[in-house]
Parts: sequence; structure tokens; C-alpha cells
Amino acid sequence: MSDAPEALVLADVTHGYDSGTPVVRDVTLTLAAGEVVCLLGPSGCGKTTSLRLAAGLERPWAGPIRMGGRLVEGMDDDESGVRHLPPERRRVGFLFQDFALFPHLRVGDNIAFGLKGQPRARVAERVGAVLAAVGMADSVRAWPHQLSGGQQQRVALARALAPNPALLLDEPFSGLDTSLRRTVRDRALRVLREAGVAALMVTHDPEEAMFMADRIALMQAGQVVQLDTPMGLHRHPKSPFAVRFFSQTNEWAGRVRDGALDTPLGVFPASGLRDGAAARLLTRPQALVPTARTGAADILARVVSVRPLGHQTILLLTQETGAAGDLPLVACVPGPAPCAAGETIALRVEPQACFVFADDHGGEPADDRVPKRGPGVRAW
Ligand SMILES: Nc1ncnc2c1ncn2[C@@H]1O[C@H](COP(=O)(O)OP(=O)(O)OP(=O)(O)O)[C@@H](O)[C@H]1O
Repeated sequence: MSDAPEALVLADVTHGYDSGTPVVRDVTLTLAAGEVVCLLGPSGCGKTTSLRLAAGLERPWAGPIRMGGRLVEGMDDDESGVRHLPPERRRVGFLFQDFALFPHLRVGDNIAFGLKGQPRARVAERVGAVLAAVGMADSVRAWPHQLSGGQQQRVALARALAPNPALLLDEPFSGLDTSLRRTVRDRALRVLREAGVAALMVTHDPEEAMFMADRIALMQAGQVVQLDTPMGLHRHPKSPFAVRFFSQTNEWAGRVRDGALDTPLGVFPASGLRDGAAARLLTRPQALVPTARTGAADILARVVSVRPLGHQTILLLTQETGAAGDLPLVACVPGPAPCAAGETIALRVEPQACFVFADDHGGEPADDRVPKRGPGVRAW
């Protein structure tokens, strides 16, 4: 373990705007030096506000903030007063969607802007180093308008990196088209890793968070509802929200009997839930795997439609469930379609992509990710 102080600490930070209702509640986050943490969640859940609080662009109602071991927001340790360091004194870089470079400054001068007050030779060395890190070493004398969007993005990243041990990024790649976005994102991640810079990044794109983050802080209605590694979130989601946010789901609501939930997709352990409790099964589309076998555990479903996406195929299915009627299902298989519309196929259910939760919906916000109650697929 490194002895370096934590790059950023938010401790029970709460903040709101004019309405008097908090939009960020008790957010606690600690970023180690060199760690990339993504704030992920639906629109309006408080991601940008959390970032603005860390930046010093907003003053929190409660909760201290520390950077590199320094108190930048909150009551001094000796309780002698309240501290608020302005953004420019926090030694933190910002990279926002609108990454505008200064059009009247050459690339090198754009980067040197944040290094004012340092010896000229040191500035030149740092400018060269960060430009090399983003693969733009040859552009030091170029004007911003001579660069493509992706190149400008890279210079903006270098500019944000130059003076700082930590970075705050707000949807930094969302203005780029898909293929450019992927390239710039790959490169940015490599640069962050090589520079050992801690980064707190806002995104609403689950795939981007899974790709970029060492840890993901999943936010819902102003709170961090799960803070985990990408794999931890994938394997052990703690709520229906944490499953639904990452993919479509097949769902079934029922009551726990003998410690399990009996559904048309099988019987699933309902650990921690008492008998008679309302419970909900959620499965990811990948949990339903077409199989050649027709064992007793397999389920039969009719293929309604096939949607090829290139690297994977979405299958829309219906399962006859007798009294409960037809149950719509969604499956996702790698590669091309293994079947055609109209066929009846057998499906095996992968238990590790199936999750049972209490069906109380406590605290679920009224957003479009909340499904209708009852059985069936959501997110169509
Ligand atoms: N300056 C402001 N004044 C008043 N309310 C605000 C202000 N900024 C944000 N809000 C409100 O605070 C809540 C959280 O907003 P925030 O921008 O932090 O969410 P977000 O998760 O970043 O959303 P998005 O993904 O849409 O950018 C929202 O309800 C928003 O309307």
C-alpha cells in the first residue's frame, strides 16, 4: 500500500439548491492516488453536483472535502473556522463536455496557461511531457482551429493534466462520435494510468463506466447506492436498480415460499427473505442461453423476433406459462442468431445472472427505469 494521502475524500457531503431539498445526500467517497472512480447514474441523480462540490464550484451544506490530505472544504481540524478553498487553489484539473481551448493561444500556450508562475524551463518540460502522453507532441505550435475534434480533446486532456495530481471529468467524451469516442477514451485512460493521476469522472453510460473505472459509484436520487469495482457491481448488485441500470431485465414478482421464489424461469433461492415476503426475480438477457438439450430444467419459448447487432443478437421471446398467460422474455446471445422468428427453442438459465430481491421498491425514484409491477420484461 502506498503512503500517499488520499487524492480526494468526500465525507457525508450533502448539498441542494434554491428549493431547499437536498439533491446530493450523505455522499461519501475516497479516491486513492492514481485511482479512477466513475460517478454513474440516471439524469438528475446528482453526479454533476457532486463533481462541482469537489471542484469548489459549489459550497456543500454539510460534509468536509479533502484533497491530497488538505482540507479544502469544511471546519478546520482545530475548529477555528470554516475553510473554502476556491477552485483555482485546489490543485485539481477539470475537463468538461465543453472542453474549449483558448482559440487565440497555440497548443503549447494553452497547456502552459495552468502552469503560470513556474520557471520557464520547467513549464516547457511539463508541456512537452503531457503532450507526448496524449500523442500530440508534434502539435505544440499548432493553433486549436487546425486540429480535429479528437485532437482538440486530447490537448484539453493534456491541459487539465498538466498542473494537477487529480482530475475531475464531466462527461468528457460525450461530444465525440462513437468511433472517435472509443479511441480518445482508450488513450485518456492510458494517460491517466501512466500519469498516476486520480480521476473522478461523471458518466451516464454504464459501458463507459465499466471500461474506465477502478470503482463505480452508482448514484440514485442524490445518494451513492453502491460503490464497487465494475466486476463487483456486475456479480453482486445490491438492488433491482443496480441490475436495471446496466441492462434490460426479465422480471417476475411473487412470494417467498420455503426460502425460495418459484417462477416460470425456475426456483431461485431467496436468501435473507422470510417466507411470505414479496420478492422479485431479475435476470439479465444473457441469463437465458439457447440450448440444444431439452432437459427437465430447460424452458421452452417461442421466438418472436431476432435483432442482430453484429457482435451479439437480441432475441425477443414468449414463454407460455399456463394460467399466467404468455410471458415476454428477452435473451442476448453472442454472435449471429442461433434461431429464426417463429421457432420454439429450449433455454437454459444461468443462475449467476439471476437476482432475487425484496419487492418493496423502497426509495425507488419515479424515473423511467422503474418497471411496472407484475411479471414480464421491462425496458421495451
Ligand atoms: N444550478 C442549479 N439550480 C437549481 N437546481 C439545480 C442546479 N443544478 C442542478 N440542479 C438540480 O439538481 C439535481 C441534480 O442535478 P445534477 O446536474 O447534479 O444531476 P446529474 O446526475 O449530473 O444529471 P445529468 O446526467 O442530467 O447531467 C437535478 O434535479 C437538477 O435539476
